[in-house]
Amino acid sequence: MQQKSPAEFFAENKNIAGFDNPGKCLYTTVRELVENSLDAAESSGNLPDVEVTIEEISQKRMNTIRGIANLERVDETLYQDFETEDLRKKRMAKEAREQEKLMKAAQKAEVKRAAAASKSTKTFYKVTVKDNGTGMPHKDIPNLLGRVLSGTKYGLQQTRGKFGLGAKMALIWSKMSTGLPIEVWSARQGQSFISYYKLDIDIHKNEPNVHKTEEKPNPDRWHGAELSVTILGNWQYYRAKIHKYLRQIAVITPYAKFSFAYVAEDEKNSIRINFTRRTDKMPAPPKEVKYHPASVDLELIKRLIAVTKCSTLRQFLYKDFSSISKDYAGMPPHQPSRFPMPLHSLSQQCKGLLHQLLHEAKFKDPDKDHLSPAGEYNLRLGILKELNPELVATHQGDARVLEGHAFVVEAAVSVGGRDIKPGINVYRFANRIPLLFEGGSDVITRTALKRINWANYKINQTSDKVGVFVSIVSTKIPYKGAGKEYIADDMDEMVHAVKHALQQCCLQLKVKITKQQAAKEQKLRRKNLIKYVPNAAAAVFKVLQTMSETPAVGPKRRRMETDNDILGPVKRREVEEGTLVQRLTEYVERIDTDMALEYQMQQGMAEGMQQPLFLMPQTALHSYGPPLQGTACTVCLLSVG
Ligand SMILES: Nc1ncnc2c1ncn2[C@@H]1O[C@H](COP(=O)(O)OP(=O)(O)OP(=O)(O)O)[C@@H](O)[C@H]1O
Repeated sequence: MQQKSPAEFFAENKNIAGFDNPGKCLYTTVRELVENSLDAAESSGNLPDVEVTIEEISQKRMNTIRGIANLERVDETLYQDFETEDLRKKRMAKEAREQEKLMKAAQKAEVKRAAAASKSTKTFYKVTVKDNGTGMPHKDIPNLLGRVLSGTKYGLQQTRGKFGLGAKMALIWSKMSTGLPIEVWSARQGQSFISYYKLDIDIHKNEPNVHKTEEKPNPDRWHGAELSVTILGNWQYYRAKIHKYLRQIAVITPYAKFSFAYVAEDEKNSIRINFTRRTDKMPAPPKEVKYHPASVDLELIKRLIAVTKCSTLRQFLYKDFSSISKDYAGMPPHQPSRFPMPLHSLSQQCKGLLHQLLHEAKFKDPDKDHLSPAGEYNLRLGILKELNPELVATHQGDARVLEGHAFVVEAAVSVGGRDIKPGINVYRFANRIPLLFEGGSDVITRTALKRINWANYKINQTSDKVGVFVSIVSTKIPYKGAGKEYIADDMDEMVHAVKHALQQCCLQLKVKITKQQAAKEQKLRRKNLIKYVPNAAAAVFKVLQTMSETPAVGPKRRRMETDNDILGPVKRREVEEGTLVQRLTEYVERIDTDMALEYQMQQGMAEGMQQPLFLMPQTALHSYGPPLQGTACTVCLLSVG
């Protein structure tokens, strides 16, 4: 018989945690470290300030770092990347043929060439993420970062991290691909020193292996953490994903500041991007809660009974669970004699019965006060900041419950904007983490593409640039897999919540789009009318002129001359063709202004129409005139009585 440690299991099945191939490993490492930084900063109430650096390290430099001699190849044919003269010629010819195509898709071509180049030489990356969060206690650092399935986020609380795995997976991958240890600098708030650790993980024993530790001076009282790990990666293939991830995390956390730097060996390939902070308004932090009866399984009940300080079943039920009142906890279930005192002497059968009862009895739903959604304000701000759309609508749904865990769905739908393709563009977030993979199986994507009839809301799902943003927060996100990549589409409650939130956004948009279309049509009508004014004026004037020059015959014509009195001025040349053009234009514009005003009034006075209006006289003495003139109205203060 053999036994495996958790570290060994995850090292062998690293794809479970999102570490599929070198490129994805680079992406997931950045993601795990950034999410730890955000959790740490938010939990201490600091507006997050996160610096991400990816430094490219060539195979040659890596060999020097690892102290491996850079060997000269004596026989090239023994190497995988060896190319015979024939093969080289064929490749060159093919590349020439593709050159034209490549020119068109410049970016793709660069990726292809770079990928081809990187086939022969591996590229390594030093990923460093620094934050201004809580830091970690000096003595806990080895266990937190060097022991798989250890962490501080196992409680029942909404956090980005959950499994106690992410940072360790980065360390396992660095151990597997480069053999280099992780370096950590960390300081708690007010700590006089900075903890420094260089450590790796003993995969077989699932234990930290500390190479070096030090307490360095901290004169500036810096607090936070900086983690640096060197891994094999593939920037060319995954740079777009990393950029997309950072952009989306900036959307959902507009109160955070992200600085990103890619330091290439060749300086001209280096990149620096800053995602600035747009608001100081951080959502209230999530709170830890007690278990809801519907969320516990038999094993959890046994564990809770083993650690509870309560001595009776009644106390245990109302103190250690949410949604069970003192009175309710005292109600006799089936036969009270089956639940003897004290609590710790409950038999296995009684525990089984208790489990059954907790799932069968009616309890009120958990509330949502402990959750921390991004908030419609932050969501809207993030979208405006990153996409600058023409229209955006947001909605936050009521709390719903899934297997005893409350969850809240927030959604936003935008139309138009920069850097967004025509069609439905789905942006998914879970506990404020962007989800970029497995979109096809995800509840959000499937709902947006299959369950919303966009045409009902005057949105064209193929030609309009539609942004669909859905953010789900919960104490337990039903991810599929430890890689936290998607939420399955098989839970009705979740499907309904997502659909409802999107529909609410669409309804808001429909009103805006209808008004926008009406305004557009009106503008077009005015344009057309103005276009025909000269011709119409010329034609009418010609008729009037002819009429004015011929003698008045018949009662109708005589009435015209007396009632309208138009032919006289035409005859006396007081009214010319130009006069008609001017009057007709004025008329079209006046009608247009009247309609525009009506439109603005319906819109609730758009910004351009607003004028400050003071109803308090500015002096101590009341004065009642002159009237205040606005574009849309005149206000006059009157003395009454
Ligand atoms: N930047 C940081 N600042 C403070 N503490 C940190 C930081 N990074 C990691 N930690 C601590 O290390 C623990 C382990 O982190 P790790 O990424 O392995 O797992 P996790 O974040 O708890 O869960 P998950 O695997 O779901 O991401 C965290 O629970 C946290 O306590």
